[in-house]
Amino acid sequence: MEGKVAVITGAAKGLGRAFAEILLREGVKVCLCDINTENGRRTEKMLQEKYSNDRVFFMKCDATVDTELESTLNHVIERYGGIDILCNNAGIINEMDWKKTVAVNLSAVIHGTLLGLRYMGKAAGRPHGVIINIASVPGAVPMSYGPVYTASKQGVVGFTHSVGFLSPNLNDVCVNCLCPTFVNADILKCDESAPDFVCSRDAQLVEPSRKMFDEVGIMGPEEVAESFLELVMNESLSGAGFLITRASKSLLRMPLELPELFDKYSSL
Ligand SMILES: NC(=O)C1=CN([C@@H]2O[C@H](COP(=O)(O)OP(=O)(O)OC[C@H]3O[C@@H](n4cnc5c(N)ncnc54)[C@H](O)[C@@H]3O)[C@@H](O)[C@H]2O)C=CC1
Ligand SMILES: CCCCC/C=C\C=C\C(=O)C/C=C\C/C=C\CCCC(=O)O
Repeated sequence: MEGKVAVITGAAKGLGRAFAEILLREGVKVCLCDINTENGRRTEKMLQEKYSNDRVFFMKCDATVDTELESTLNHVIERYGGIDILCNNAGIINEMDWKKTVAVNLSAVIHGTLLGLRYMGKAAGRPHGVIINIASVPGAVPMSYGPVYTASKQGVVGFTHSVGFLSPNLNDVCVNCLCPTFVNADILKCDESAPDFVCSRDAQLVEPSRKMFDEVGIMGPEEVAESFLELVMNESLSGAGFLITRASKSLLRMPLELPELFDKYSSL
């Protein structure tokens, strides 16, 4: 991993910051992208003090703005010579502004992946590349208090499974996704005063789910980061999704209800 270059969207805090930190620990150079400059600069300072100024930097980037994402990747290539790891992590839960939720959680992930396939691996004259898209458990099961969030994450899982089948042969880039259960991050607050963290306000739907926190448990971002690192280092898997719970990590096969069909056609 020493000397590799990574770009992580939504890296100013939460899971994205934990992914950045574990890669830095392994000797990777990291570009932290986020829409939030204040948090981004704070995280940049903290990580530069720990790992050195030239191995990590922040770039303000709204992942939903096509030109910003593309110019960010170009900037990283100019600065570090290429990109080896791309994590499309930025995500929100906002059931009211559903178009924004789809834009951040799904469209930006699709665009990021397509750019990654162009700027990484064979297409860019680079060695093997890795793209990790961050989905969630609702990528595989319905989440009643967040139908739009669920749709966006199922889109990420379906897109990743599809694009990841061919990408290793075509581009020498593996594309996989992670589906963690609850992680201790601001997104869980569902705080009405923070417009981007709004889930369904229907108490009948939300309250039972709060009880689920106790049953399912809430992981620390650094626990998920360990699984993230494993997947980054795995050069044989592509088009896969990993379900990550506190107790275990398992491969998520799609389409869930048609495993035989999946086996028959997955090599096409
Ligand atoms: N926290 C949880 O329980 C779980 C979170 N996830 C997913 O993990 C990913 C990271 O979320 P968390 O760290 O939990 O949330 P978080 O709210 O702590 O961090 C999300 C980051 O994304 C940034 N962001 C939002 N919109 C952006 C945009 N348009 N462009 C660039 N950056 C943007 C925010 O400024 C923030 O820094 C999301 O995709 C989320 O859906 C998945 C499973 C569970
Ligand atoms: C009660 C308020 C919940 C707020 C949740 C906010 C964000 C959640 C983000 C996630 O990505 C959720 C991650 C895992 C969900 C785990 C299980 C879902 C089961 C669906 C259900 O029965 O509701």
